[in-house]
Amino acid sequence: MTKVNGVMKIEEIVHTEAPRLLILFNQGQQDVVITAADILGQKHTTVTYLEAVAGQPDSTIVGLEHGSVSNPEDIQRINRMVITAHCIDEEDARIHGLTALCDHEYLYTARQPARRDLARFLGLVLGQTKPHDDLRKKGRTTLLSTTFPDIRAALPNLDILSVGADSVELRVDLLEDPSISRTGHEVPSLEYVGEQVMLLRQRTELPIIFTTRCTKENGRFPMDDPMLFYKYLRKAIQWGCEYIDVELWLPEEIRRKLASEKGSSKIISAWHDFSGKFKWSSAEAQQLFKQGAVYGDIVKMIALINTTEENYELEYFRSVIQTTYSHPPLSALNMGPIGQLSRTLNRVFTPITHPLLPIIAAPGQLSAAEINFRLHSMGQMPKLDLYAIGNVHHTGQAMFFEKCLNELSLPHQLLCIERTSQSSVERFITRPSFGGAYINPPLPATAPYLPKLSNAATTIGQIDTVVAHATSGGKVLLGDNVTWKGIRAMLTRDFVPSAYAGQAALVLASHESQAAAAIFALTSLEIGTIHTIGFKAKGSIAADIQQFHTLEDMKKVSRPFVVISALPSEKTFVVSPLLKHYSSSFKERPGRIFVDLSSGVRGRGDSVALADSLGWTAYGIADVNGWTTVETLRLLVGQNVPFDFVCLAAGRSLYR
Ligand SMILES: O=C1C[C@@](O)(C(=O)O)C[C@@H](O)[C@@H]1O
Repeated sequence: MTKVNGVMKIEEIVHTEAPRLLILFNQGQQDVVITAADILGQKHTTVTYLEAVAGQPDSTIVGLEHGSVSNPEDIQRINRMVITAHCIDEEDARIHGLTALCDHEYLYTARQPARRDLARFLGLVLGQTKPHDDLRKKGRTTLLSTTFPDIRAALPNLDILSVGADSVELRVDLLEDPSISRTGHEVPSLEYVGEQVMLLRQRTELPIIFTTRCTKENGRFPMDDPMLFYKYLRKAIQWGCEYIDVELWLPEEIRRKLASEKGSSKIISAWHDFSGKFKWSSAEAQQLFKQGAVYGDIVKMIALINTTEENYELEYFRSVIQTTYSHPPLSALNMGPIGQLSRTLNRVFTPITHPLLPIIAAPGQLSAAEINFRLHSMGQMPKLDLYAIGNVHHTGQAMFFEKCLNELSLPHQLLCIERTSQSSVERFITRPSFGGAYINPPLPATAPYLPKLSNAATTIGQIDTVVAHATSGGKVLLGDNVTWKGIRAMLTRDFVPSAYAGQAALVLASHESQAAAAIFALTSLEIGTIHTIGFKAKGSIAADIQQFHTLEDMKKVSRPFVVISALPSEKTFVVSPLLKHYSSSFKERPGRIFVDLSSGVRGRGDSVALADSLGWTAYGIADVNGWTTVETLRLLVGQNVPFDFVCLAAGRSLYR
C-alpha cells in the first residue's frame, strides 16, 4: 500500500464486483439461496418461473426451484451465472440435461454445515479468490497425492496429512465406487465422485486438483473413450475444483474445449512416460512442453528413468525452459528411486506423499519432510536462526512453530527472546545468522535498523515480522506485517471478498495503532465508510473514516456490515450494548460480522460469545492468531500449514 495525495492505496486490493447469480435449488431447499446471498452480502429473492428472473435487480441473488424450469434450454438465455445446487441427502433429484447447461453445480449435505464450503466455492467460481495467483508467487509448491479408494478414510487425518502441502490431488481414477463392481476398467460414477469432491472440500482449505489418470500413465481411467475424460473434467470445472489435470494425449479438440470452458479452474497439462527410454535432451522434450503450454496453466512432465545422469539432463532441460519461457511454469521430475533427486529439485507442484497414505501414487514419491531433509543435506536449504521475540511463550505460538519445524524436518532453529527494550531487538536482527523473526507486540515502523519495509508495515505503522531474503547481493531484511493478512483471511472465510465492498464498518479502539491492521485488512476488501469509536484515525489511514463522537452520531448510521473491536479486554464490555443495538435490525440485511481482537480473560465481558448468541458471525483473537500463524509460517519458512492444523496442534486455548 502506498499513499497518493494522502489517500491510502493498497496494492493487494481485491477488486470485486457484486455478482449476478441465479441459483436453482431442490424442492424445500431455498435456504441455500439465503446462505449464498448472506455470503455474498447481497439481497435475495425467490421466483416461481424462469421469465421472472429478468425483472430482478442485478444485485439481487435470485432463487428458482429446479422443477420450475420446464425447458432446460431456456437457462442459456439468462444473463446471469447459473448455479444448480443439490442437497445430496435427498433422493437424487439431479436433472442431468439441466445441470449440463448450468455454469456450475454445487453439492452439499445437510449433515455438515455448508457455509464455509459454499463461501469458498463462490469465491472461486466468481473469480474473487485466485489461489493459483498466490501459489505462483511461492518459491516452492507441493501437491499431496491422495490415493484413497474412498476419501472418507483420509478425512480424520487430513490436517496432519496436508502439513507442508499447497494443494491436494484427488486421484479420481483410484476411487472405488461401492455401487460398481470393479472387474475391469469401470470408472466411479459421477454421483460418487461429486460426493467425494464435496467431502474433501468441506474438510480442507487447500486447492483441489482433480485427476483422471489413464491406464498408460499409472492410473485406472480407460483410454478407449477420450470423451469420458471430458465428461469428468468438465464436471470438475462445474464443481469449482481449482485445478484439473488434463493429459496431453487427449485429442486436441477435447483439450481446447476444456480450456475454453475452464472458468476459474486452472489446467495442469500432464504427460508421463513409463517406457524408460525418454530423453530430456531430445527435441521431443521441448516439443512436449510447447504442446502442453498451449492450454496448460502449468505443464507437468514426468518420466521413468534408469540412470542418475538423466536427472542432470532434466535439470538442464528445466533451466532451458525457464530461461526461454516466462509462462507456464514447468513441473518436471523423474520417477523411480533414482529420480528422487529431481523430486527434490523440482519447485512447481512437486507431488508429495505421507506415511499415513495407503499407497504412494508413483514410484519414488517422497514426503514433504523427506524433501526438506534432502534439500538441506544438498545445501539447498540452509539452516536459519529464527527468532520469536516478545510475549511468545504467553501465546503458545513458539511451541507450535517448533512442532512445525520438526514435523516438516526443517533444519531451522527457533530462539525465543523475551524482549525488554527496542535495542535488544536490533541486537538479534543484526546477527549474521539471523534468518527471520516474528515479534509480539510489534515494533513501530520507524525502527532505524530496518530501512526496508513492506507497504503494509509502513501504512499500519507496525512490524510484526522480519523476513531475511537471501539475494545475490547478500541478505536483505524486510520489515513486514502479517496480522492484517491473518485478519483478511479470517474475514473471507465465511464471506466472499465482494461482500465487504462499499459496506459500512465500525471499529472500536482506544488508540488508532490497536486497530490499524484491521483497518488495513478492511480497506483491502474495498470496504465503504469506516466509522470509529474511541479514536480518530489521523495517521496514514485516511481514506473514508469518520469518527463517532456521540450516541446520536451512531444512530444516524444504519447497522454496519462488520464491527471490529480492538479495545483491550478490560474494556470490551463497552461492545455489548452496541451489539444488542444493531442486532435488532438484522432481519432483512445480510452481513453481521463481529471481531474481537482483545486477548485476555473472558467472562462477563465475553463479547464473542454474546455476538454469537445474537446471531453474528463472531471471531475472537484465537481465530486471528491462528490465521496470522498460517501467514507467518508462509512468510518465514515458505511452508503451508492448514489453519485447522494450527488449531489442532497449537490448542486454541493457548491463543486466548
Ligand atoms: O502426475 C502426478 C505425479 C505422480 O505421477 C508422481 O510421479 O508423483 C503422482 C500422480 O498422482 C500425479 O498425478
